[in-house]
Amino acid sequence: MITIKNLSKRWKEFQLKDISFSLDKEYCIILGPSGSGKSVLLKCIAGILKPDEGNIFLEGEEITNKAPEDRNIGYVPQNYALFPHLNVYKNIAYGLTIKKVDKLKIERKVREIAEFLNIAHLLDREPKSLSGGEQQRVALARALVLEPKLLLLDEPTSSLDISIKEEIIKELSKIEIAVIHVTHDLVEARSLAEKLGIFIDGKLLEFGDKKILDKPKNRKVAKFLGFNVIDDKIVSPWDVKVELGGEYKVLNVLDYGYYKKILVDYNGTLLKIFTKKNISIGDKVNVYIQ
Ligand SMILES: Nc1ncnc2c1ncn2[C@@H]1O[C@H](COP(=O)(O)OP(=O)(O)OP(=O)(O)O)[C@@H](O)[C@H]1O
Repeated sequence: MITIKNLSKRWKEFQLKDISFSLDKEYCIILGPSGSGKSVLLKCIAGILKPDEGNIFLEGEEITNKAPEDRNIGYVPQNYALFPHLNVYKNIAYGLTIKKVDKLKIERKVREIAEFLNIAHLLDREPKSLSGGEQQRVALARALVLEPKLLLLDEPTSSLDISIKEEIIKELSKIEIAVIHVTHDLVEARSLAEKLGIFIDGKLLEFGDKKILDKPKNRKVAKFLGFNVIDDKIVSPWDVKVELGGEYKVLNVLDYGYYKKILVDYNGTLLKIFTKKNISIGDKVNVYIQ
């Protein structure tokens, strides 16, 4: 189990504020907009940044001041950080070699993890000859081969195209240790999260299961997730009914195939509505907030 207690990190322009949460052997997604402090949080947990306040415990042991390599935590940064001069095998084996693990054991473990992540055919290749998705798997293998108690993933699919992204998400869902995965991708959050935290302006505003995505309580979280906040009430875009022939003007329409997202000027507030009706930009509509 990982427990984060009152963690804070301050610079002049940004603060990570009093973060507390715990996690069992679960897949935790931390979702938040760009610049909200998600990477700073991971770096504090990995030991790359020193928090100003707070404590981090892993399986009951305090690790707040331990060196990154002594934490038993796997960390995959945003840019993967593969060693360019080492082939894939040596990249994956690196941590075990440093720990002076027996050569035969290293070989067995590297092959095992490479098979698990479908990269066994790439072991002789140089990182620069790999696609983004392949590099991502190598970075994951390099972290997982050390059998960490916790895996930290910083936006692991952000530079991948949709089909590769789906494959990586499938691989990630097979991992059976505690994972903290930060992202700003809602689809990824829905597919993977057993626990979910929403991070905005350096604060963990909501933490729980993924029901948060459908029923946020905090108004800032609701706005970030695309809900309407009308007179302090949080309203899903599905819960606003719309009819042609009213006083409110349709400012924009996004066609998602089986439904449309329309934006309506509702007395100066931009109202988001999901509808299957045939509505176009410039139409005048009536709205019914449920
Ligand atoms: N070493 C540092 N010194 C000063 N400010 C920093 C430092 N590292 C990060 N920050 C600031 O902390 C804030 C949060 O950065 P962070 O990288 O954690 O955001 P993020 O939520 O991961 O964003 P993204 O999704 O774009 O990666 C930013 O304003 C950043 O400039």
